[in-house]
Amino acid sequence: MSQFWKPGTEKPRLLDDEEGGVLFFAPSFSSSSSRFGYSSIEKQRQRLPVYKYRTAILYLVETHATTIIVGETGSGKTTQIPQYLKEAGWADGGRVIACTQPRRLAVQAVASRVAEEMGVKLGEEVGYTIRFEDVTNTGVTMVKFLTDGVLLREMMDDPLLTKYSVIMVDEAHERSISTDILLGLLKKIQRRRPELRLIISSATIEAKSMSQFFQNSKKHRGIEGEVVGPITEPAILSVEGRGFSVQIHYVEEPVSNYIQSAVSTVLLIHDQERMGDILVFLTGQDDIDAAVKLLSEEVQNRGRNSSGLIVLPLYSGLPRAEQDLVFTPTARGKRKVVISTNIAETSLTLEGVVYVVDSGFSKQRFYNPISDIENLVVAPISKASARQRAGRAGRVRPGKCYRLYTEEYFNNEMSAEGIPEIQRSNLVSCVIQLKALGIDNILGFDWPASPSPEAMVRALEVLYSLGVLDDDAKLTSPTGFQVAEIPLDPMISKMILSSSHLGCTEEIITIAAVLSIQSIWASGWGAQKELDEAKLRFAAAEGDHVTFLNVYKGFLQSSKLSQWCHKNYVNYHAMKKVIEIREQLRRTAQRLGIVLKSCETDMLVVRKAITAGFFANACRLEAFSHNGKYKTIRGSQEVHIHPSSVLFRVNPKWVIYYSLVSTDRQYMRNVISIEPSWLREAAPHFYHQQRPNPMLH
Ligand SMILES: Nc1ncnc2c1ncn2[C@@H]1O[C@H](COP(=O)(O)OP(=O)(O)OP(=O)(O)O)[C@@H](O)[C@H]1O
Repeated sequence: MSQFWKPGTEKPRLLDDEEGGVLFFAPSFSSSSSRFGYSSIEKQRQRLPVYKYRTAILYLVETHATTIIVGETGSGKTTQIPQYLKEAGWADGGRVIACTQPRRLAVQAVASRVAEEMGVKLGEEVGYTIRFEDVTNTGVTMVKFLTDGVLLREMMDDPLLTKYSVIMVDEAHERSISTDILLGLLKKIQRRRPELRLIISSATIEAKSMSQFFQNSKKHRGIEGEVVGPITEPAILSVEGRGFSVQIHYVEEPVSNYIQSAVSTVLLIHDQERMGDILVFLTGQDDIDAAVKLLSEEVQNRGRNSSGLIVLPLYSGLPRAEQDLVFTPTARGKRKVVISTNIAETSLTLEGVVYVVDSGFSKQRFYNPISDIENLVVAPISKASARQRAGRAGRVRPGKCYRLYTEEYFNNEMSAEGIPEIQRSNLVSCVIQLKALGIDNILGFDWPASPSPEAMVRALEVLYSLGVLDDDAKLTSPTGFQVAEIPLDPMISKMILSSSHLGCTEEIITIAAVLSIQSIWASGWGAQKELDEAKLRFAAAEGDHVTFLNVYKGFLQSSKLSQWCHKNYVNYHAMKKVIEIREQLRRTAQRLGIVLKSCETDMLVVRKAITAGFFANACRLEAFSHNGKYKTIRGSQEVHIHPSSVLFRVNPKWVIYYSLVSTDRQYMRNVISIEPSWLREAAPHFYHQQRPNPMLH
């Protein structure tokens, strides 16, 4: 049984819970840790479902090399298990307990929570490391939270991860590329380090297949061939119970516009439900900016009635300070509405959240190794994701989740789990990482889910052409090692390295920072004409990358004012993030000994540096094409310049794009014009020697 409502029309009728009845677990506390002292936190900890399993968990970890723990969202896996391990002595003698997360935001939030629960300063006994940020203290930190990507990077210096006694791979159901590589490597490390313990945890993981993956681990033998060390067969533990009930509501009819429906649902909740914050899941920056604007307008139109709403966006392209706002306690009489991408989907506890609105979509990467094209597309989420999203409510009090899809759709059409990222991505970054870790036989690597051999071969080809791999498919020196050292997409890393030779590093790191966020334009404001006019003020004939440099210059000249951004339809938050990322890239470049130089106004070298990294994305305008039809040089795929590009309708003959989006057509986003001769200069193997490309002549 379930609950139905039509967004924007009537009050949701309460029926029953989606997953077999309304679920309750000792819901007698709702105190906030910030308002109560240490003993209160201790009591909260003991009320979590996982507490009853403390002894069992410690026993299984002691006796088994791998323990798989499945437990409802909010049952206490992430915050409690590392503490139990520490209390049991797993961090004694200078050893460290690691807990990985797929997302940076979760790493920071969970580490601060655990530090608070343990009554210690963050960065001392409890710390965290994410890309570009290390808040740990060597020799002092006992419990460390980190992204799985960072743990992989640590393996470059310490291949057996010797300082860790236990590694907990949390939210393993997400199956990001880094998680999959990590699982494969940890399985290898286990054979060399019988004393290492692994915990694989999630609310929605398929425990049996994960167990099968770790089953193959060889038994450890003593000198006389006797079996020694822990049991190599993985243990599976199911933690029963959850924090508080979460009532699930479905729409009666499929919705046609999920942004509009999400906004109506928020207003409906605000009008009809008791106080409590709302967390809305949409897909990306554009959607979120549009929803924030729509909601703010509705609030204004309604006058006093909705004046208690505080609307906050949440996505990775927001600066840190803005992201942190979602964690601040909501003032009395106010209601916070956080509109987020799936960065808030796992591990996070936003204390005030009582209501979740789930659009049923997220942005996902899809790669076709035959055409060599990777798209970021808005696609339906899986049941596992839907459960994680619902699980952001019901953490400190009962909650409700409003799904903007029908129950029938959830039951019969939604896939149980998503496709692992490794099977739907371009593998260039993955291959270089494995190479840097000394894994030469990549095709023979023990993957939890095998990537396609075509995608592997494509990635090897690109890396070879980037000059990162040599004829024996080993990392070249110094280029290959330097590219592997920079924690970015290898194409961006190569662009930065080339800019050093071309004398335009300052400009290229600005471009790299802008490319790493979704958009610097205020495109969600619904004022397309004004935005287009504003763009013209910065537009460079060379293309979007040079236009970004003009915007960045303008922002600096305005003394980084938000009013300037507003006037010019530039997203102020995004620009602050660009400054943040740029600073990180500067530090990385300096660490690698790259001289930071500016080419001032010489944009030719800037375009050449971009070509050196992104030559694989070159396209040529079809002869006599009146509708701007391009063909990719590699796969002869038909593509068009995206209307958001300053080169839309300009249609230079030769271009390079940064990414593709697929709607009614394949659109190139962030495009720069180039000369074809630069392609042969930058990548002779790719375009010339290996297979002469008639399109280049
Ligand atoms: N910042 C916080 N403020 C208040 N309570 C918190 C906070 N973080 C965690 N909690 C409490 O601890 C509980 C357990 O959180 P934890 O993240 O350990 O659960 P989990 O089982 O790992 O959940 P998930 O699978 O969703 O990550 C939450 O349900 C909540 O009651």
